[in-house]
Amino acid sequence: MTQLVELALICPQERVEWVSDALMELAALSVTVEDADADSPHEDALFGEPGMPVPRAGWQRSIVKALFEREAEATEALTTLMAQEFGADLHVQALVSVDEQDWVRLTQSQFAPVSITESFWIVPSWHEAPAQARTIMRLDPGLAFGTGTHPTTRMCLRWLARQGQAQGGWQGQRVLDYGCGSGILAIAAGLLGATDLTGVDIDPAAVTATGHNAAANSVSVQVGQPELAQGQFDLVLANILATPLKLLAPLLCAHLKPGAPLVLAGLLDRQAEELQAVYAPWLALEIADQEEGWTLLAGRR
Ligand SMILES: C[S@@+](CC[C@H](N)C(=O)[O-])C[C@H]1O[C@@H](n2cnc3c(N)ncnc32)[C@H](O)[C@@H]1O
Repeated sequence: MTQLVELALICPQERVEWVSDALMELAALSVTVEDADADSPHEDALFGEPGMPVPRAGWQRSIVKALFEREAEATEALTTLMAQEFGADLHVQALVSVDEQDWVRLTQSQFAPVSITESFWIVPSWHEAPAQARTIMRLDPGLAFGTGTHPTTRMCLRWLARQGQAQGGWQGQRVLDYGCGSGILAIAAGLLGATDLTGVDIDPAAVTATGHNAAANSVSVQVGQPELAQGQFDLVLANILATPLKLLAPLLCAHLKPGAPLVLAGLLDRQAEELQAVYAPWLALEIADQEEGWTLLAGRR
């Protein structure tokens, strides 16, 4: 097996981005950043809200690990970094030979099939579908939010599957996925029977991803910027964040046919009451599901 050289530096938060960029400039093949206090009482968990970046680029103390092809490159990079004015803030944790790994396989192994209901599964393309899966969405992690692993997405998918079962499927229904990300909700509605699907997002990367993912599942989704959504729908799903959901209230409600359900996610449990009040002029939103601090609201126009 090929050997590479790993340089591991303990680095304060304010230097992480600079040091990572510099290592890449100094011939590193890859750079990863980990919490230097992981698995200790000082572990510093960093979480971003869905669709938002994490609040900062590094932990209080990070380990920046760089892989080099040759030891000479690693030592040269180290010498260059130590010669900087902040060199004294960096501490070498290791400079060691490591076996080259199959990074693609390693990354892929971190994404397993996700069960939405007993029979509805999200399955990465490199995995076999589980035997009990009857409805299967093929989806690989990409640049856009929505792989089925986040509670907000999972709750929307569960709602779609359960509601579909209760009403005998989504056949003939016109569905709008507002803030579509990877397109996961629109595609799910399609796999569960709906044929008239629209997905909109302000992020061009999400629009591209939705197109790819829909095609990979042989589902036809009209996808584009928010202006693409025209007229009224039998179902509107929006998994965004509490603040945009508040601003979008008149627009989302105007897209509902009389009696059509609106499903909102991306809000924390403590934000549910405020959202219910904002939407009250149009419809009564009820708590439909809750998971890991996130609430799903649903109501009919
Ligand atoms: C949390 S992700 C949800 C993705 C996917 N629908 C899901 O359930 O996993 C929110 C998405 O909404 C998009 N978004 C944020 N604000 C928006 C707005 N005002 N109009 C349309 N899309 C928006 C973001 O770009 C992002 O792709």
